[in-house]
Amino acid sequence: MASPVTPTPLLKDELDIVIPTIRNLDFLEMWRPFFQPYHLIIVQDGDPSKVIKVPQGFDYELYNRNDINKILGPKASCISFKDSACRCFGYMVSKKKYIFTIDDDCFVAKDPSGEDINALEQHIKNLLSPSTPYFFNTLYDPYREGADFVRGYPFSLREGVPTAVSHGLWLNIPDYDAPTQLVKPRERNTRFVDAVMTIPRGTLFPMCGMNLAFDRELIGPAMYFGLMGDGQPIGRYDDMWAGWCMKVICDHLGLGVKTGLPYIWHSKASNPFVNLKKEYKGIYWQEELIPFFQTTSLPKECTTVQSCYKELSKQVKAKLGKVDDYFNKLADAMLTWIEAWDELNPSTQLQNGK
Ligand SMILES: O=c1ccn([C@@H]2O[C@H](COP(=O)(O)OP(=O)(O)O[C@H]3O[C@@H](CO)[C@H](O)[C@H]3O)[C@@H](O)[C@H]2O)c(=O)[nH]1
Ligand SMILES: [Mn+2]
Repeated sequence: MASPVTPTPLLKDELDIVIPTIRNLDFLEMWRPFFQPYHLIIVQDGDPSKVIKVPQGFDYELYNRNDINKILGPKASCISFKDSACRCFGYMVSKKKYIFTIDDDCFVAKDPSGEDINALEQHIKNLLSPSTPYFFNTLYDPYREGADFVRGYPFSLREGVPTAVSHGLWLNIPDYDAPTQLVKPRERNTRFVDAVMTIPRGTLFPMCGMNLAFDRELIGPAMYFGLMGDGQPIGRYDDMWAGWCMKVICDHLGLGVKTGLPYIWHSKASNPFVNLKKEYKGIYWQEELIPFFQTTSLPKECTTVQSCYKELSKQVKAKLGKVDDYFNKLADAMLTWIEAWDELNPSTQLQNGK
């Protein structure tokens, strides 16, 4: 009797898993059944002389700060140090069409039936099916098994648009800001919501980087996680900045962003007092940043992600430079990022992100 053929994991040779880390990577043991077939890109932050142990049997490349400096030279200045923002270096050096990024304190969660959740498989499903940013489907993801477009949904919009980003969520430790963490230290997220939905066009959202996947060919150059951590006045806004820039560009290029399933189990609450020191400026700056992104418009001549991003950098400098000089530095770093991206990925000057 022939042994059952194990199905080839979806996108096995078209997806890299990017992990920012300052710790050992024992968490991979729990993910082994789901991650082992895929190539890992490990971005080691902090002291490059520290040896990061990677469990046996994983196919990976590891970059520390010395490697980043060697590969990018002076352009390495755009990659953050001592902040999880460093993960975006992994997006730049990858050669694959898709990226999944996960933190090293995120584990396999269980769904209400007690089954282990293959977060990577769900992200791939999200990315391979269209998004519906132009008209909200009240039964959520219409492309999902057992669902569809509801009555009154325009047939002219049912083809949907290509999905650029899949934003997953977290059981146990929720991704709260420091003030919320301080007032609710024991709060845990126990609510499993069985839904995936497209974030409507024109709507921003707080993108969390700990359980995130995206189509690198559609939107990769916009996934810059900014200047955070060492030497910078702000931290823990890396993923937020990337999410706002990305969403404005996705809306402009007609690409979709989804949020919801899959869940991971977030195990470690980072120190709220340390977090408060990192993020406090962001808490009041964002009251000006959000209106900036909500009112930003990109000219129709911007038909590639790179050209959109360069235009965005110009507007950041013109309109946010007066909020704080940091945004002048960030605008320059956005340009350096694109130059570095194009140097490492010469063939990705795509039209309309496609
Ligand atoms: O200096 C650092 C600190 C951490 N890392 C790696 O980044 C991720 C996240 O670290 P951690 O789980 O300790 O922090 P959280 O507060 O839970 O992270 C969430 O907050 C967001 C703000 O950055 C972030 O997007 C979320 O991930 C781990 O893999 C650490 O090893 C690092 O590289 N450098
Ligand atoms: Mn964490």
